[in-house]
Amino acid sequence: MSSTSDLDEVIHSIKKVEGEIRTVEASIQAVDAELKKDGLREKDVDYYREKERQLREEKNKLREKENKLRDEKMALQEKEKPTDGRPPSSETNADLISKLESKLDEMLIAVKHSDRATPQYSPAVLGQDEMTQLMQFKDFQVFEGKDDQPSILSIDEARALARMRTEHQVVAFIMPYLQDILLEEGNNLSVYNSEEYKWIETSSEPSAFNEKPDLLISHPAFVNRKIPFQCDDEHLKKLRRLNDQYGVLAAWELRSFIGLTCEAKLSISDAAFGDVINYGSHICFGKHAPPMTRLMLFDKNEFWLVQSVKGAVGTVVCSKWTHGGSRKLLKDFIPKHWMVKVIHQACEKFNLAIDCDSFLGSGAFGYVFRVNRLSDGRQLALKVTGGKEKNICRLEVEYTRMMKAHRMCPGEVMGVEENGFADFERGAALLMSQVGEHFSSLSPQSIMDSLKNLHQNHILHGDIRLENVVCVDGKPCWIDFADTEFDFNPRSQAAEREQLRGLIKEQYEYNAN
Ligand SMILES: Nc1ncnc2c1ncn2[C@@H]1O[C@H](COP(=O)(O)OP(=O)(O)OP(=O)(O)O)[C@@H](O)[C@H]1O
Repeated sequence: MSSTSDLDEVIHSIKKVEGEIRTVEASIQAVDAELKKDGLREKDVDYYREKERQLREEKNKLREKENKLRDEKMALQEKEKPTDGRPPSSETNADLISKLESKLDEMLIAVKHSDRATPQYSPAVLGQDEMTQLMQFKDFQVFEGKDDQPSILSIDEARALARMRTEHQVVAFIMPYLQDILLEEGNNLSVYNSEEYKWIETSSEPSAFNEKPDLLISHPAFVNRKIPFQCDDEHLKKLRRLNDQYGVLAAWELRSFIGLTCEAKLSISDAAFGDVINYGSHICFGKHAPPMTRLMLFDKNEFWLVQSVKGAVGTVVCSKWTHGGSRKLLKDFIPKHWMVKVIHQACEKFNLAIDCDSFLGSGAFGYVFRVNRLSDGRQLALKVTGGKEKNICRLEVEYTRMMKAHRMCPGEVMGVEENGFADFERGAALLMSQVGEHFSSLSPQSIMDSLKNLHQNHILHGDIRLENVVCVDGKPCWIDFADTEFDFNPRSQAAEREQLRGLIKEQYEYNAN
């Protein structure tokens, strides 16, 4: 390929990006116009604001991409000039183009995953800087120990830990002690080994940053199970127990409910601290991010309890494994999320069991899990909400509307179990009768026909999105009835059908009738 055609390519890419920027600008204007309309519901205002924020973020990313392309264009134009006797650059045009393409790919991924953080510095620099700050502001606390209280490890156990030769061995050694503390706490959390599995999401792929925390402490509902990774180390094989669990966070949107994210080292270093800081800043970044998360860094001698607030380190408390009171110190540090409590109470109330690999999906206010009813062994879907009073009220409204809609049109509407709603101190739960599969298993026309059936039965769904249809026994079944109406203007149905037609066209490139 000649460098002129390389230049043409770059110019073409610039034009394409300019077009994309114009499209995003038009979308921003459209969202602004929606926001100015009267009578918007609070939910709609929140939705449009978030949409506008995302679009502006996307526009900034595209501008960056445009600037990079312009730099490339200048570089190519420079190359075309006579070399006045100097040797030409050793980079071929193909090299340049492939570099450019991979840069573009990276940027596109960054745009697509704009709710992921990209760390700016190497973990060692980050760790060292943060440590200086912590020392200056006295936010690094050394736990003195309380002789009359239990420690995590006895002196003999600590000696055994000191004999570990690899990080894998340190992790395997410490797992049962942590699990024991969690059992004592009785909050259904477990410890999962995630040493060999990536679950921290970053903005660049592949990332130069550690994305595999060694341990995840979590409720099983938020975890997808993994099989134990292969190992040739005979000592490690002996340290492993049959009931050790391996797993990763089931979905990035569940990161608000992580118990602890843990990193193990043979000996704690600046770089190790930097890794932990990076985990915290990723977890606390973007949409669905919690403002705060808790992490643990440990080695053969001690453990650090790190509180990360909005991605920056708040405080660090450091303790020896053998210090009296270390057990309580760690136990008290594990957060008590409303979601864990509500799932636990819902399972007790409805006689349910919930294990790993059960997360089905989430929306603006609910999280849905596959559960097993112990009395009859049936699989059901449990939707859980909480945090705010208005979420609890919304779920109760959904329960009554879903029941009514199901009575009117059982073939198209997800069923709800009798007395299948319960509210608790910090949240509420709704028990649905079936677990559906993703809508992609359905034919697009069947989804359209199913909406028409709802309409013929005098139901206006109120939130038409493909994510609100699941596949049950090969047929469409609608969920999420919080905005459903039974008394409405007939034109609203036509509008819903039109909306669904548009979504089907976008998703399947199919004209539904
Ligand atoms: N019975 C079910 N079977 C299988 N998956 C389900 C079921 N109910 C819900 N889901 C999954 O959970 C996701 C969230 O559920 P739902 O739409 O009810 O939540 P929401 O918070 O009300 O969403 P919205 O943002 O529309 O208000 C769905 O998109 C779907 O993937």
